[in-house]
Amino acid sequence: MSEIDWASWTPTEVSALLFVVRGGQVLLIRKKRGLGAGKINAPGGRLEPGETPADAAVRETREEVGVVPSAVRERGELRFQFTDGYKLQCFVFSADDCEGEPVETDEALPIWTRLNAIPYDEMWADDREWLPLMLSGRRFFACSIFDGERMVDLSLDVQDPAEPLFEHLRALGIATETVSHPPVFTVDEAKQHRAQHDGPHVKNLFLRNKKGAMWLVTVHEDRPIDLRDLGKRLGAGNLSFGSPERLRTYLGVEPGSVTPLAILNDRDRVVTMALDASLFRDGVSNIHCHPLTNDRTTSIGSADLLRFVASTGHDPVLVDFDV
Ligand SMILES: COc1nc(N)nc2c1ncn2[C@H]1C[C@H](O)[C@@H](COP(=O)(O)OP(=O)(O)OP(=O)(O)O)O1
Repeated sequence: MSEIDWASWTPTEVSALLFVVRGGQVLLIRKKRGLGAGKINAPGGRLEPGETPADAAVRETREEVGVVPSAVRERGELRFQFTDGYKLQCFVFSADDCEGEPVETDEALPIWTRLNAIPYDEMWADDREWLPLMLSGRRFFACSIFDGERMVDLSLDVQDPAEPLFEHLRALGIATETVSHPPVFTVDEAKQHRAQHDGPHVKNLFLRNKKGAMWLVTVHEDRPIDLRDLGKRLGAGNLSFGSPERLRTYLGVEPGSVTPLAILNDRDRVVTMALDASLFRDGVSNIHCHPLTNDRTTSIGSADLLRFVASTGHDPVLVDFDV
């Protein structure tokens, strides 16, 4: 069974799962019937004749918990081979938002779950392998073998969005050090998984004003930020947070993974970079930030960070918040 040729594998049925991820939470369900009844999963199910996986993901979410997902994107593919011969292919989607409030139905009980409290013990065993990767912005392809509810094998192929970044840094001769940790979505969570203490860690905001101008703002993680004051300092007017879709389009990262290093992805130079001047004062040698995914932290020299930013064609604004 572990000799399966996954390249020529054809499924008995095709299905879809959809994770609405909004405001640091993900919409999960306690499944009441069907395959995996009793487990926690995302809304989803098998395709109806003529349906695409994306159509099925949206329909199942509406049927199971009564909400209509928006900004739906495909994130990965799962293949399940069961030892009784059943083969299920599953396309995994995420959505940035949904219309309506989730309601309990005959099929499922909706559960908004904090991203750092996903109950993997109550889910299918494959989920803990790929879901954290999806939430940190990586595309995945997982093939697993199940004997009933027991997972007996899993192979996982993952794309690393940070690879072009590390390649760029290497080409500049910039040495960095990176440590891995569980995905973190807030400064407090990041502090719990901290391994590097030789310099400031940063927090990053992706902001826009009413005219659509955009800023990537990087400050010391402990600096309180007042958007009204920041708007005045930057001459930007009223600032608000850029949407997840805008963040992906212009900086190529997921919410929670914003970093000064994402400026590399702003190839058209439409985002203005603003940096906390205190990060570049004498005595600060290293800065710590995510390498485009929030399951790692990279240490980079502060002078190297400025050199990196310059290499992307950006001219950052240094903001002295202490005056
Ligand atoms: C085996 O491991 C699995 N892991 C995960 N994460 N998800 C799984 C696994 N096996 C099945 N699923 C998911 C994939 C599909 O979205 C659903 C299938 O559920 P169901 O059998 O209930 O499909 P429906 O079409 O909704 O069926 P009914 O309309 O008859 O309820 O499970």
